[in-house]
Amino acid sequence: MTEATIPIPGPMALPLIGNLRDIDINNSIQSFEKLSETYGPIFRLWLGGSERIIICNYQLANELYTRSEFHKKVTGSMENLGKVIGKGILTAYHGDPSWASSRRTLNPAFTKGAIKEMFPEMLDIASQLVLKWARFGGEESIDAQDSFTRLSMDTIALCTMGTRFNSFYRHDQHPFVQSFGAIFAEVARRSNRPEWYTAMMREANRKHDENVQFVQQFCRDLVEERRANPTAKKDIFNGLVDRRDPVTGEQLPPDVIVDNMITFLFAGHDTTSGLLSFLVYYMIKHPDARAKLQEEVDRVLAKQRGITVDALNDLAYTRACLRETLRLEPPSPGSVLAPFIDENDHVTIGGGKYMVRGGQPTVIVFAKLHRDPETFGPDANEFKPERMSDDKFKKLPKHAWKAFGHAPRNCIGNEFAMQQATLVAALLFHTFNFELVDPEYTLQYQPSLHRKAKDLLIRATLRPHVDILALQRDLCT
Ligand code: HEM
Repeated sequence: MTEATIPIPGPMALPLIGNLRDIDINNSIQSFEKLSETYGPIFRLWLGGSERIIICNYQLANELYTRSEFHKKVTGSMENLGKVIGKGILTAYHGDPSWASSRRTLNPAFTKGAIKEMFPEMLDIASQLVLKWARFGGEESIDAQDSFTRLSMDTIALCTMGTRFNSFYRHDQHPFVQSFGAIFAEVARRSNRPEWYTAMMREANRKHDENVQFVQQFCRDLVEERRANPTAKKDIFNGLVDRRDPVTGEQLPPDVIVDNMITFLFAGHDTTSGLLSFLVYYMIKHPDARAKLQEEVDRVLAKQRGITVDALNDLAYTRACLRETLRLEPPSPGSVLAPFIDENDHVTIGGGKYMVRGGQPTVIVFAKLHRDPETFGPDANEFKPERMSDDKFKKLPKHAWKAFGHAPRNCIGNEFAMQQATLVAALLFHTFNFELVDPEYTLQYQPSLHRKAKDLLIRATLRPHVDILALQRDLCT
């Protein structure tokens, strides 16, 4: 430490286990949020064998996002993920030329124009959910997070893998989905415990390897099938299989294709399903906002004679509600950055107050960044979609809202997620009124690498203007 800096506060770390006892290993981000109440906007924790700095306000986050030494650091849960999907773009190390080539190759498949082409597939899966809930009737208790997970899994699988899991037609899960879920639950568990502890868990490790092999082989078979039966579809799967890097002229290698198929499912399904679950929750808790959203959706759908891809552009208030939900409940919980300088060197942050060593991970907690009263005002904790209108959203201070991450490692699926979420929100709020099964329920979170609602049980009642047979006809033609 140099003389000018001051120590970064934090709970005392114990030998071998560091700060393992200070956090819930199933929900570390929430633990970070709680610890910031004691230690303030910056504190340090020893986890998984290294010291991490946790950042919880706008001022410090903005500094890190702006400084040229700081880049995405793949460590902790991301590094463990990388052991499964290491050739996918999410877990690529900073400076990896394979990441740059993959992004150049894949970016065109994720533009707004390209995503519009996948509207029919998105509508197909969304209709399955809407019709299922319509047939249930208003008495059924629905686990919102579970339903939206089925929806987002099936949508991404159809658009990026060309396959159907048919999750709305089965009680259990497709074998791929079962293995997939088990892999990422194990990755989450491994992320905050020391490697020696994981190494001792032989049976869990054997099962994990078996699941990884199964999931990879499943994807390889799909690629072979698409290559044997090419289609002119403008979906992301064809982007993966066919597109060439505009600089090198090369197609993506087979293992890069497979790891990105798994990556898209991992990065896209819990995030989108989290967003939709949280949206429904906030709409139930805020009847004024819900009434405005329903008025907008009813008006636009009446004008466009149903749901079309162009109708989505006119849903400005719905978009604002989605952005405000992402502000308060960011499904992807944070950025991990580090100064890419010599490991024996250091930089200072916070006006020279705090020292960060070369390579030291700093975790920016979105849920705290997004609720900083300095940027969002004294009502930062309140749900107010008006502050996220198209106009106001553009004028937000730079780096104040990072729900889709930070360029160049920002979310490639941003347009995909927003188109899907807007479509689903429009269909749901046009068709149903929602209520909580337990009116006293307040948000709880599932143990997961992403932020997901726990025990969010809802009832969906058809709105008075909806006739179920007409709905069926409209959605199925
Ligand atoms: C509401 C939904 C979503 C949210 C909130 C979200 C959020 C994010 C965030 C914050 C990052 C940066 C992660 C980091 O810094 O390490 C990211 C990266 C990524 N996301 Fe998303 N995401 C969503 C949906 C999707 C979807 C639908 C897909 C794919 C179909 C997707 C694919 C990816 C990929 C591949 C990356 C890594 C990009 C790179 O490093 O080059 N995401 N996402």
